[in-house]
Parts: sequence; C-alpha cells; structure tokens
Amino acid sequence: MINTSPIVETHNLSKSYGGMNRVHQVNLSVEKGQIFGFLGPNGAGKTTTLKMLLGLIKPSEGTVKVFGKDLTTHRPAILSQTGSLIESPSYYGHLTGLENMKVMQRLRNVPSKNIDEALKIVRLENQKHKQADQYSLGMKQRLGIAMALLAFPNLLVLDEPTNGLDPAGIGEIRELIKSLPGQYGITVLLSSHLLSEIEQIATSVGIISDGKLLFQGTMQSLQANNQATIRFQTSEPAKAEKLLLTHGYMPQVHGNQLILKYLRDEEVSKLNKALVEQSIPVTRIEEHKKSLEDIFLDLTGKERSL
Ligand SMILES: Nc1ncnc2c1ncn2[C@@H]1O[C@H](COP(=O)(O)OP(=O)(O)OP(=O)(O)O)[C@@H](O)[C@H]1O
Repeated sequence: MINTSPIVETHNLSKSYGGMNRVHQVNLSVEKGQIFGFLGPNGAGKTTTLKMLLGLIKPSEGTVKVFGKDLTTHRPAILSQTGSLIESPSYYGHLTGLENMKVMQRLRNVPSKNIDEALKIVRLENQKHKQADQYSLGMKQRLGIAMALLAFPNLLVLDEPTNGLDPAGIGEIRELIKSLPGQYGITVLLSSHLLSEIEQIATSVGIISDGKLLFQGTMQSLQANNQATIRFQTSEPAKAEKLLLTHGYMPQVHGNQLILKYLRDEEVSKLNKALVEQSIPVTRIEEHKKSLEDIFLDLTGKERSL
C-alpha cells in the first residue's frame, strides 16, 4: 500500500516557556518531495518548532507525526531516516572534514561510501583533508549539511542554513538544497527569516509570527490570496472621497491617492466618469498588486526592517 500521509504533520503543537506561549497550536503539514520554507521574523518560534519535530525538546501540548508515525513512540526509527542541522554545525575543530565525517558515519552506522557522496554534494571533496577549524564559515556550514546528509535521509531539517554566509555561499547552498528532492528523493524543511531566501528555494511556505502559523501553502497560493487594489490619483482627494462615498465605496485616502479594493473594469470606468463629471481631475488610475514582501509584512504585522 502506498503511504500518502504527509512527511511531517503536527497537531496543535505548542511550547510555552515561563507561562508564555512561544509556539501556539501549530498545525504544519509537509508533503513528500517538497522544499518547505518555514518563514518568520526573529524570535517567531521557528527553532523551537523544529526542535520539537526532532524530539530535542518536549512540546507543552500537541502531537508530532513524521513519516506517518508518532514521534513519541517511534523516535529512533524516525531519527534514523532524518538528517538535521539546527543552529550552528557541531564538529571537532582539530579533526579534518573527512575525519569528522568518519566519526559521524560510525555513529550513524551507515556505509562509508556515503561519506564521499555527501562531501561531493556539498563540494567539499577537495578540502576534506583540511582541519575543520580552518574552514571558512560557508565551508563549516557545508560540512554541517554533509553530516546531516550522511545517511541519505528521507527528511532533512535545516535551521537558517544560509545565515551568516556571503552571497556566493548563499547561492551555493541554495542550489545544493534545490537539487535534493529531485536527485535523492529527500524532502526538505528549512527555516529562514528572509522572504527572499524562501522565495528562491521553497516550493511551499509556512509563515509563523509570535508562535502562530499564519499561512501555509504554495508560494503561488500566497500571492493569489491577495487581490490587487485600485488607486485613483487626484488633486482633489477630499472631494473625490466624498463622491466615492456617495457611490457606496469606502476608499482609503493616502495623500492624493484613493485606494479601493479590487474593482471590475466597468466599476473603474463608472467611478472615473463620475469624478470627471464633477470636475474632479483624475490624474492616474493604477492597479496595485502586493509584492510578496508586502503580503509577508502585512501578515506578520512587522515593519520593513526585516
Ligand atoms: N529555552 C528557552 N527558554 C525560554 N525562552 C525560550 C527558550 N527558547 C526559546 N525561547 C523564546 O521563544 C521564542 C521563540 O524563539 P525561537 O528561537 O524559536 O525563534 P526563531 O523564530 O527561531 O528566531 P530566530 O530566527 O531569532 O532564531 C523567543 O522569544 C525566545 O526567546
């Protein structure tokens, strides 16, 4: 029988610290083959959630299923098929990249040929004899991902994998992650506080803010859920607002612009005619579709400083 249950599924997953809900009733669903981007501002609860998915901390409430099995009763079996990199990579600085991989290979009891393959994926094969504490930040991060990949898991969980890297390093890790579902059948769940990162890597997204999951779905559906607005620009905004109100519309006035919910062509034409007939000059009519960034900021209620 084909197992069609999600790779990761949480039900009302919650965690409180000192009486404060830091993760609140989160229902996540990550499907096979997805690169699922877990997106949220700093402190939103991403790391806490990922740690609960791996059994590193105990939920205050709710359940976690991975590969269709309950985490509390099947933890060893689940973890043997899961790779993860949470917070910074852990390695022995005095050992080489290769030696670190060998330690991990014995710990995880996987074939030694996996070492070369994993090092190749993260493009460290030419640096494997170098001591790990002489690696650059990007190389350390890639070593951490190679270790997480060592068992060629069905699920890879990465917490902010591109944090602190330069643009070239970010690009490399992005390409590497993108290749994993297609080439190795690995489902990826990764977190980031950067929309641009998630936009470029992920096929699906979950948006978390203040511990609450505000949206979950494909990137396209995130955009599609948000209808465009229509903006009339005029040198007489007060008069124009009055007139639109008499026609039953409730514009928001920003300077010389009147912003209305999405209107059909006939409505735009009708309102334009009404304004012009009252000698209210219409200097511009624009349709404005929110950018993903606007949608994200609106959802999370955060300022543009992210
Ligand atoms: N062990 C803990 N004890 C008390 N509070 C904690 C603990 N771990 C996390 N928190 C709090 O829970 C909230 C969520 O933290 P978390 O690390 O999950 O956020 P995050 O989304 O991963 O943010 P960042 O991107 O900054 O790591 C924060 O307010 C944090 O201070």
